[in-house]
Amino acid sequence: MKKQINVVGAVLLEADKILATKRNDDRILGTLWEFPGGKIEPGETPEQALAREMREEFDDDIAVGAKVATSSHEYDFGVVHLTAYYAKFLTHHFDLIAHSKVEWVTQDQLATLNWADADQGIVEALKQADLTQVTFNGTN
Ligand SMILES: Nc1nc2c([nH]c(=O)n2[C@H]2C[C@H](O)[C@@H](COP(=O)(O)OP(=O)(O)OP(=O)(O)O)O2)c(=O)[nH]1
Repeated sequence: MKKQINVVGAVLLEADKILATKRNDDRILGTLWEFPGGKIEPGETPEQALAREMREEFDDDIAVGAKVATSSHEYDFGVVHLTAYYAKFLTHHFDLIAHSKVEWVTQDQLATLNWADADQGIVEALKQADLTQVTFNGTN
């Protein structure tokens, strides 16, 4: 059986826009757009993994909201199970440590980007989501 890889991704929201990121070219799937995040490490909850990854990738703290969806894809290197959560930045260092490019896009613009295959299911769910209903610990 192929390697099963559990990955979390952040759907970062700001002013009705969603953060799309492009991985550094030398990383796997480096030419494609993704949601920032990474592999869940043993003993971590998905939310903890997401907070750790955002510190590693942007040097920022986040608040994590509801789950958006889980979407899977079989690549040649393994099967990625990507679970995305809504999130928002609590700090704004926004250092691009792991990414070559970032863009804040509207829901309508999401489909114009060339996403990694595992992300298609997340993008589909987001196109139909009501972002005005997303809350973080009672605030928005
Ligand atoms: N972060 C992220 N990874 C994705 C997405 N879509 C997708 O197929 N992937 C794949 C690419 C990688 O094979 C895997 C995530 O691994 P990663 O390399 O980002 O994770 P990491 O930072 O924990 O890993 P590492 O480089 O330290 O090993 O999931 C996505 O939207 N976000």
